[in-house]
Amino acid sequence: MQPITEELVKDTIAKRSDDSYKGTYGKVLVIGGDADMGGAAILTASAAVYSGAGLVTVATHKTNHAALHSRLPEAMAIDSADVEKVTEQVKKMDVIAIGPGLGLSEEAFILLTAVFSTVTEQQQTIIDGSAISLMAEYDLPYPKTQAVYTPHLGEWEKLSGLAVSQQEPNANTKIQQKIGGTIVLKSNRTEVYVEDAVWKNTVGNPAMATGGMGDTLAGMIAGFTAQFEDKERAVLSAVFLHSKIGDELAAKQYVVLPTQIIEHIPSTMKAYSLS
Ligand SMILES: NC(=O)C1=CN([C@@H]2O[C@H](COP(=O)(O)OP(=O)(O)OC[C@H]3O[C@@H](n4cnc5c(N)ncnc54)[C@H](O)[C@@H]3O)[C@@H](O)[C@H]2O)[C@@H](O)CC1
Ligand SMILES: Nc1ncnc2c1ncn2[C@@H]1O[C@H](COP(=O)(O)OP(=O)(O)O)[C@@H](O)[C@H]1O
Ligand SMILES: [Mg+2]
Repeated sequence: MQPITEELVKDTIAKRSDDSYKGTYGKVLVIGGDADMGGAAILTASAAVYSGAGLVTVATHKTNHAALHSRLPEAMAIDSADVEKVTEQVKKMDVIAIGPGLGLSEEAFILLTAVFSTVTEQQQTIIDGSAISLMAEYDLPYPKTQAVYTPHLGEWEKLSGLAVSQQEPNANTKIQQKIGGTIVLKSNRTEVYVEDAVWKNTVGNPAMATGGMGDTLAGMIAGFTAQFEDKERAVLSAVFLHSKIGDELAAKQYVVLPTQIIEHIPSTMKAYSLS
């Protein structure tokens, strides 16, 4: 297992080219937020915008649209109940992040299956939260896409069939080889399983144990993979910086909120792009 280093992150966050524009930095679609958990989708979308994704659209329950627009005017919104419209949007995207606050309803399941049959090998699909729980519950086939799964230990138990006590690197690697893609196994020391390696996060702290912290990481991964060429390094850098910001805030705070992590993404990325 190799540590995710600051050097790797610095090499990943490149200086932006002068003649770039929003199209250079990728189009992201966040799909999530049912009538009760709109906040999750807002956090994911905010993290993607603050990470520098060029254009961010959110497919969420209608009831969340006003809150999304008032908190994050940079994002566009579509109604997640309109499955055809969502799949039309999916076709135009570089990155899809599905699952935060999506819930486990039949509507959510129908939307997830429609999205999974639309995404392609050219797209990055971040699969988080309820999307992982739905996959496990309905034994869904793995989507044909560049998948990044972001389970916490409880969601990994559902998806992998490994009880938390059985989740050690060899067993996890075997399941990664079966599923394919990247597995970001979140815990106090998150591990990232890719085809030929296992990476370990060396930063992060318990002040970050707050609801919405994983939704925020999913948005950072979406924003980073949308704009940085090397997708593996993009995922690793998002994992590292999410926790690094958490550590910097926790030096002076007992609890760190997801919205505070989001606020600090642009300045932290700047610092890593210069050094
Ligand atoms: N503001 C919001 O709208 C929020 C919405 N959320 C959404 O709520 C949905 C359900 O996610 P949950 O994670 O709450 O619920 P889940 O029911 O999917 O997972 C929680 C279960 O996993 C177990 N578990 C084992 N190890 C764990 C670990 N290291 N961390 C967390 N749980 C562990 C817990 O004991 C519990 O039984 C997701 O779609 C998520 O995105 C949450 O992110 C919280 C905030
Ligand atoms: N004790 C801890 N130390 C370090 N990081 C933590 C700790 N507790 C939680 N985190 C981080 O917070 C995030 C929690 O993700 P998740 O459980 O999916 O949250 P949510 O679904 O509520 O957004 C993960 O990135 C995890 O690594
Ligand atoms: Mg989560």
